[in-house]
Amino acid sequence: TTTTTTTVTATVTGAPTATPPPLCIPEYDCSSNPKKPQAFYNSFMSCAVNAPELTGFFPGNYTLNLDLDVKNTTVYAQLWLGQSEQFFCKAPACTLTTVNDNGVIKTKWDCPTLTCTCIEPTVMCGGIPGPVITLGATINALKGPFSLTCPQGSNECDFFIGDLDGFFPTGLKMVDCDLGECIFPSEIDDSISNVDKKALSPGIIACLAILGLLILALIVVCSVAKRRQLVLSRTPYTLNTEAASLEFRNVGYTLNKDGLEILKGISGSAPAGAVLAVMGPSGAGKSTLVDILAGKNKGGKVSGQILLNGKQVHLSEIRRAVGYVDQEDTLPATQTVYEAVLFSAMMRLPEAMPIYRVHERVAEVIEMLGLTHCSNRRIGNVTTRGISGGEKRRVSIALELITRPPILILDEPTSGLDSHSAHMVVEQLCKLAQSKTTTVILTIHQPRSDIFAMFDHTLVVSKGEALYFGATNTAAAYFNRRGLVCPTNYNIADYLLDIAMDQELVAKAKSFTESGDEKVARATGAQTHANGNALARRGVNGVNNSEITRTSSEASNERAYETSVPMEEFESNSSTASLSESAPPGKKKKTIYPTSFLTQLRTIMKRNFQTLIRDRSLLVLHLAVAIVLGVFIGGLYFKVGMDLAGFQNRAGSLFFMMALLGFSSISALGAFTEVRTLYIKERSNGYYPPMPFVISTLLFDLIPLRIVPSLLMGCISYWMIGLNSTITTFFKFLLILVLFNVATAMFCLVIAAGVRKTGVASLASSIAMLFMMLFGGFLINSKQIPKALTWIQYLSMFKYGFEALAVNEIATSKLIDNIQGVAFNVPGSLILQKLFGFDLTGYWQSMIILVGLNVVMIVVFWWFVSYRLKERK
Ligand SMILES: Nc1ncnc2c1ncn2[C@@H]1O[C@H](COP(=O)(O)OP(=O)(O)OP(=O)(O)O)[C@@H](O)[C@H]1O
Repeated sequence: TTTTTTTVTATVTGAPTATPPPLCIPEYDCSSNPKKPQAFYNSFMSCAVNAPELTGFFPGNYTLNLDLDVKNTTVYAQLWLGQSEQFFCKAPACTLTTVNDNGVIKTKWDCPTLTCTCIEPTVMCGGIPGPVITLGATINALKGPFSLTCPQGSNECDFFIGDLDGFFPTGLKMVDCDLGECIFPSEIDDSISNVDKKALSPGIIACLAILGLLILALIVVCSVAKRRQLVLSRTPYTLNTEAASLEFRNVGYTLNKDGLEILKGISGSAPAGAVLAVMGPSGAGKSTLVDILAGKNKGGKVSGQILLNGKQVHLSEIRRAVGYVDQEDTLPATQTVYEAVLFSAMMRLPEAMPIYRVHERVAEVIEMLGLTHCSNRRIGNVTTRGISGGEKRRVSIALELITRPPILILDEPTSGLDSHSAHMVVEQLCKLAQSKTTTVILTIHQPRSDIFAMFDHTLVVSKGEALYFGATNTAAAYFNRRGLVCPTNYNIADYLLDIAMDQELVAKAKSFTESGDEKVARATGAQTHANGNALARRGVNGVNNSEITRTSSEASNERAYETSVPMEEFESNSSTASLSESAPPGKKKKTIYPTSFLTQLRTIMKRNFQTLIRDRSLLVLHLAVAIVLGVFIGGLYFKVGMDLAGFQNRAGSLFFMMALLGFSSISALGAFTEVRTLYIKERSNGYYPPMPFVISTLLFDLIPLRIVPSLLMGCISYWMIGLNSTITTFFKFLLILVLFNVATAMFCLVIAAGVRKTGVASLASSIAMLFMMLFGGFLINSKQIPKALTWIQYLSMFKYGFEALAVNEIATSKLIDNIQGVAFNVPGSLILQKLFGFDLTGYWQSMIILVGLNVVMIVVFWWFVSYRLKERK
């Protein structure tokens, strides 16, 4: 603006107050900024005129007063001789320039025209006392041009009138100039803020550039993802048709914290297409063993070897080959059984599989596990009753069965099931194994004898040690030989458990030395038993022996089975290879997901949307609270004025809105904690990587629960309170409200992802929120905070939110009040600076910081979800 170019050169000492008469009205403050003399609106100048040509004719002291009107680019002048004004002039349409005259910077006013009026009767205009000459006609006839040149750093200027160049060829010298401008301090602030508002600072330009780059990156990522989806959807696929064998040698597990040995060198194997049951009393170490076999992350020290199809491979390969059903059911409460299984299918079946085939497979698995009757029922949880515990167990199995993994490991698949359902589930698992597509390893507590008879192999674990590993049908004979005879009509499975629980019997069994013939008998018995079981199962299925086609892989699996070594030999074959992730055998395989990123994102978003709609309490509460409180705040602060109380209410209403939104963000903690366990389980089972989960979680938390409610509250209360009615101010207000609410929600999400304990997380976020509020600029003046604590305010999202809202609302308004006869006319900008300690440029600065904080917190949230939220058993 023109104001910046009016840097004048004279020392700023305020407007003249002696002769000639003062130009300042006393209650006005005069601008005096010696560092940067600047005319804002009207600058007044008073100089002595050094013109010997004039004093020769009209002796006396000349004073030239100039009014430099920056806004209208007009110069007004008065020439005084002693105490008497001689004439006055007006020079409109001037141009203001700064010139460099041999290194001296000069401010120059050039005015093309000039009109002057001589005041009669005066000395110069033919008045008293009788002059030698009169200049009245000449002065009245002046046309211009007119120019005024003031070098910087000097209190002298040159004054030149075109028509008088005959009289004063070098112009008139103005000396001892005083310069000042009489304005309200508020006008200075407004003027400054106007200048800053219009300028696009480098910071803003950089942010806009970053935003542009982000959008560009997003477009690139989306198109790459779309391409990948297309490629995957056209890739020919085959579902697994071959079971894999799993052999484990000397598996040990020791807790880190107290060195407790949970597993003591357990060995065994599950040949391809066989069913291995791990049995033992509670606390024997069954779950620990199957966790290790499934390649799960364990907190303690794992030792031993696992061979997949006879080969030592990296744990990541084992994880890929294994489908794992945990002991605890972690299921999406709001989904129906069908939807939950479909979710697993959509995530884990090949992208290229036609959707109708996916649905067929889902229906097939649901039927296989006897879930058809409840397939459209919601799963539920402790607060909302859904399907029964047994049904949940079967849904958990269905989620893994859907992919037909080469190896299926199940931890207590029959717990919570009645004997009929348990029989049915085990029978289905045996059928699966028999079809040679899946090897089944399961832990089981106390199977019924008919269920026990269906297992090919049994591993009995007692206090972390293998008591028996071999064919199921030779178990009774094995213990018979050790003098542990199963009573007649007694369930052998129960008897095995009785032995495993009684340490005397365990010692007795261990003291017996097995002969070489017996070892072979146990191994070969295992083979015949396997065949026998298969036959029994075929009888169940009604499938003819001849119908089973033996593939070459099956034959080789069987060979592997024949050469499987008995327990003692396994133990002597001890290996030093560690099963820990730090020194894994084989090469780590990158996790390859069968579906593309876009399909994963779409599937998770669909489930999140259904959850949001079905479990509406949180959504409804947020929206209702936003509307009700919006009306409440609007009513409480209805139509605030511009007086002192009005200003207090303005600031108060803004801060209260922020406090409400900030504290309502704590709900993000609970909401995320609920989905966290499900995410950890699904990620561990290879459903999807962290990124689609992060995106979907953020979208479904931030948009409906943070952005929409803050917009609602803002729209309602803004107009009711009667805040600044310009439309840009309103949208800027909404923008900050949304950014602030997103930032506080992100803060809570980061805490929820980083702190595992819900109690600690909610305490930490509440206290942090309170502190951020305290340092938000409303409860304590930011310039008055003790020095040692000033840094805290920069961590406060409340500070940035409130500063931006306050600057947006108050900077351009004026406090007008009258207290006991004392008139107040204080600009908002001054209140912001003095009352809150805020910068006038605070809006964009705070907005950019809020955007930056949000970006940082999103990255931290993603990092926590990717690297901290991992299954650790
Ligand atoms: N991280 C751990 N911290 C403390 N103890 C542990 C840990 N992991 C396993 N244990 C202990 O190891 C033993 C074996 O646990 P595990 O869960 O494997 O038993 P289990 O045979 O599966 O029992 P159940 O049939 O009751 O599930 C238990 O005594 C258990 O308390």
